[in-house]
Amino acid sequence: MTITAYSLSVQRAGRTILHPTTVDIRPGERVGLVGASGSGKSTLGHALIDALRAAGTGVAHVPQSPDEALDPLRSMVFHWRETEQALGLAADDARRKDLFDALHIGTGDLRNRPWGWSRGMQQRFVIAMALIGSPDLLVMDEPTSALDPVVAADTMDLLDTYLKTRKTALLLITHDLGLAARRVSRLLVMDAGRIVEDARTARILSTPETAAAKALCAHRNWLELPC
Ligand SMILES: Nc1ncnc2c1ncn2[C@@H]1O[C@H](COP(=O)(O)OP(=O)(O)OP(=O)(O)O)[C@@H](O)[C@H]1O
Repeated sequence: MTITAYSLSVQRAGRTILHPTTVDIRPGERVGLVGASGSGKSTLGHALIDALRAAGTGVAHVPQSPDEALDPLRSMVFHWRETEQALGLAADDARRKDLFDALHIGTGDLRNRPWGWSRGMQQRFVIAMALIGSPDLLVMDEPTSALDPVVAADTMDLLDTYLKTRKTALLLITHDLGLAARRVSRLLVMDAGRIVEDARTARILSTPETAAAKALCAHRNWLELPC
C-alpha cells in the first residue's frame, strides 16, 4: 500500500518553514529529496517521520553521522539489543547475521564501543540497526556525507543490493544531486519550504523545469563522483 502523509506543515519562530505538503511513496520505491541548503529538506523529513509513525507506519531514520545514533560509552551489542527491545523484538542471531553480512560488518567486534570501529563500519552498523524491524520506509538524511567517497559508494551499493529484494521504500535526503541521481528513480525538488518539482530522476536531469531544479542540474561536476 502506498505510504502517504497529507498536508504536512511546520512553523518555527513565527515563520512557515514547510508549506502544506503531501508526500506519497510506493512500497519499495526509491525517492530522493533534493534542494539547496535551507530549502526545508530535513524539516520535511522530520515532519514526515513524525506523521507516519503517529499513523502506525514503520519508519526508520538514518542520520548524517553515526555520532548522532551511537552512544560513545556503550558497546555495539548494547545498541543492537536496545534497538531490538525498542521494536518489541526478541534477540535473533540469524537476523543479525543476515544484516551484518549484507552490510559487510561481520568482522566488527560487538563488544567494542563505536570508536573501536571505522567510521564507515559505524555508519553501516547504524543502517543495519535501522533495518532490524523491516521498516516500510527508510529515511536517510545525508547518510554518506561524513564518509570518504569510496566508502560512501560502497555503503550505498550494499544498501541497494539489500533493498532490491525487500518492500522497504527509501527516502534519500541530500543536497548532492550526484548521489541522488545514482540511487533513486524519482526526485522531489524543494525550494523555500515547498516541493516545486516531483518527477522521474531521468526527466529532471534531462529537462529540469523549475529554477531550483535547473540550479541543481547546472553543477554538472557531480557526474564525476563515484557515489
Ligand atoms: N528550529 C528552527 N527555528 C527556526 N528556523 C528553523 C528551525 N529549523 C530550521 N529552520 C529554518 O528552516 C529552513 C529549512 O531548514 P532545513 O534544515 O529543513 O533545510 P535543509 O534543506 O535540510 O538544509 P541543509 O541542507 O542545510 O541541511 C531554514 O531556513 C532553517 O534556517
